[in-house]
Amino acid sequence: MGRVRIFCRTRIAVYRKYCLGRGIDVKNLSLVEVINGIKPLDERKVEEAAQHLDQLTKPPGSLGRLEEVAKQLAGIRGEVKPELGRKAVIVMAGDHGVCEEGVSAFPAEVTPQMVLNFLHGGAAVNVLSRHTGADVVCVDIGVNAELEHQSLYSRKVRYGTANMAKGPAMTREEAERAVMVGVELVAELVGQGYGLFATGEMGIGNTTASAAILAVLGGADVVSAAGRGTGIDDARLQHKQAVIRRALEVNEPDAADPLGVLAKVGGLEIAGLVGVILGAAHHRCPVVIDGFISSAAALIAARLAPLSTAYMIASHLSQEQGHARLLEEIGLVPMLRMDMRLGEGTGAVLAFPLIEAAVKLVKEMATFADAGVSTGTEEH
Ligand SMILES: O=C(O)c1ccc[n+]([C@@H]2O[C@H](COP(=O)([O-])O)[C@@H](O)[C@H]2O)c1
Ligand SMILES: Cc1cc2nc[nH]c2cc1C
Repeated sequence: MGRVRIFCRTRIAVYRKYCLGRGIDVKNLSLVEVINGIKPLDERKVEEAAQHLDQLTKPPGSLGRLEEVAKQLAGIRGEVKPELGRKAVIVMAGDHGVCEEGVSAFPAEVTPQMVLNFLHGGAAVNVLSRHTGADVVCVDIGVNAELEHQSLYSRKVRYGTANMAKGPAMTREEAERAVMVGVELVAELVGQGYGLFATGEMGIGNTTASAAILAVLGGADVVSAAGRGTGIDDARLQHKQAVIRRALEVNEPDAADPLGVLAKVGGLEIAGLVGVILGAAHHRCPVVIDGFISSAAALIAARLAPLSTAYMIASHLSQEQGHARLLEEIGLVPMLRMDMRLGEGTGAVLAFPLIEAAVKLVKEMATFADAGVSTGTEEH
């Protein structure tokens, strides 16, 4: 955790006293350091990038969202023409105790089976990552099975969550530990030259947890928050809604306490992604958000650290019901509409080439002056 420890000792001591005075668990301190280390975008560089874009040989604003992304990246990296570095999709895998309620179209065993598929390069996210030049970083943060592989990042916090319809999915301490797994992984990858991150996940049952998060933090009713996930029918969807209602009654999550919500009705892979997002923002790196589950993690990150939203790029609009509402809640607009609902980070890696294209345009386009093209502001 040395790398994220950015506060001087006196400031930590002052904060520790503040926490003790209010009965706040000081174990949170390192997460608090990460959160407090997230700074706003460099607005001067955003403005400089806007001015540069207006000098390029095109009508002002005509590259649309690509221009918005270029300005955002300038503000994130503090450079109008940034080098983004290596690209990684971090696929957090975890199991969900709530699967015993029958909320998914697939059995929980699919989670470890798909992890092996990721490690052997055969999943959709592997194909799309090869296609877009990204590396797949597969993390066992909470799979309910013994997994070993030389390419697997073994960071198991526990063997799956508990059934949230009967009690909390995990303890607050476990949730925080899982968040820190994501934070520390990003720090490690930044040290290896990675600078553009995508969120990915695998976890049978995790649309149930994500819908519960949306219901609590977004105030959405359960019927509009819960979708069909891997493809459940109408009867199972109604049952899933009832299970989510029960989980909310049993746990009484408090919207003012995002970490508590994560512990009570979240998931280990969702927590890991909260850490990936906060870690990326802390290191001033853009983080591309995938679908419904990744966006539930992004909403928690946004509530823990409002400044982190400036580092997020929403890749696509998932078909999962509730995704549009989740993105609205964070204030993000997705780049792509592909009718996808797979997860794994598949939509996010598809957005990588667009993000890189935005930087390339800023770096390589000729200005009106260079190319001798009329700006349209001269006398005709
Ligand atoms: O990312 C999405 O928008 C998305 C939407 C629906 C399903 N998924 C994936 O499907 C799994 C969860 O679905 P379920 O029905 O088991 O809750 C999990 O592994 C996710 O990666 C992902
Ligand atoms: C096969 C399969 C692959 C997945 N990838 C992400 N979620 C998934 C769910 C299933 C069922």
